[in-house]
Amino acid sequence: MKMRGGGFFVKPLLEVKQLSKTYGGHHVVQNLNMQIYPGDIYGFLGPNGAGKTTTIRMILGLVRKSSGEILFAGQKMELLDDPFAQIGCLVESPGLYPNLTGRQNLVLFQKLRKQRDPGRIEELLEMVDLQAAADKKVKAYSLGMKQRLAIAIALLPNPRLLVLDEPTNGLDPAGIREMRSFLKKLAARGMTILISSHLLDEIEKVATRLCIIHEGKGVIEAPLEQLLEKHRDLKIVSPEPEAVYKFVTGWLKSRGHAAVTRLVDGHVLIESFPDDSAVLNSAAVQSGLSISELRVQSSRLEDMFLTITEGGDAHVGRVANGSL
Ligand SMILES: Nc1ncnc2c1ncn2[C@@H]1O[C@H](COP(=O)(O)OP(=O)(O)OP(=O)(O)O)[C@@H](O)[C@H]1O
Repeated sequence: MKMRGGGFFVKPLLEVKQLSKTYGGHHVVQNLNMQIYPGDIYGFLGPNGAGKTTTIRMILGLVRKSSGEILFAGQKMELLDDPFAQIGCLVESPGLYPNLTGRQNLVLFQKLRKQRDPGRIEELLEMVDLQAAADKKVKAYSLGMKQRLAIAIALLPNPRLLVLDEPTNGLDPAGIREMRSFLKKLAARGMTILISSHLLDEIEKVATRLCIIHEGKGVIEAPLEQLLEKHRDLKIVSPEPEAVYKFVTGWLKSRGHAAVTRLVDGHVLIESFPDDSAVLNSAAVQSGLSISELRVQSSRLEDMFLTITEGGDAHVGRVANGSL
């Protein structure tokens, strides 16, 4: 549970506890924990083969878990009456009818759910930005449009959670941008979204919370803002870098910080800067130092992820201990 602004506790909409999957003695997912809160765009990140699809399939009940628990709104997933009414998903390439239009596809899938609600279809077409193309045959759609139509179909029963497994795979940069803005729009309307990807960059731009999985194990699970905050370096450019370096080291120490400060290419870099850069700036200027630029850089999250995806196991251990 976590505290929200007003001081009340919010329970996760989806909670994965110590989830494991073994195939023939091989641990594909091991003791994984995830907490997805209402309104989150939850980024589930990991390199190819890390265990993302297996985890998602276990969440959806498409693959039997070896052990652990999956709770949806506090209830065991296996006890839910109609999981696909609560959780919309796009897990494989969508099974659309290419010779029907987008609207006709939606009508058909609505009928399969024994429903008839033309208003809902219009609402969904608008939500996924397909109004203008609604009467075009699906075979003329771009991959991104097909993905969005498949998402509209998944949203037909008005689920509380939308699960997307690598939805941008195969999309061109414009398609990726469209998908991103579409996900933000959905989240703004109150949808909770779980999205998997092997690209940090893609997730970093939309996610509110992040889980990184590597070789089946959860390496990190936290709000994105908290991770970025933790990995924010401060770069200080000055005509007198040695003097600034000396000042900064003393200033950090006097304020009780153990941050690492380095002189790199003629500027000063403070790793995981733990304080207020404006306060540091004014203290330096008051000490008679000249500062020409102070810039916060949050590239270490990317460094960390790249190290993980490139197989830097030592680094993974460091992340797991929360000491990044
Ligand atoms: N049915 C299965 N039988 C045996 N091994 C499997 C099975 N399904 C998946 N695996 C193995 O589990 C590991 C994780 O696969 P998974 O597809 O979950 O990873 P992923 O993170 O989704 O990667 P990708 O993005 O490449 O799909 C891989 O080593 C894969 O070979």
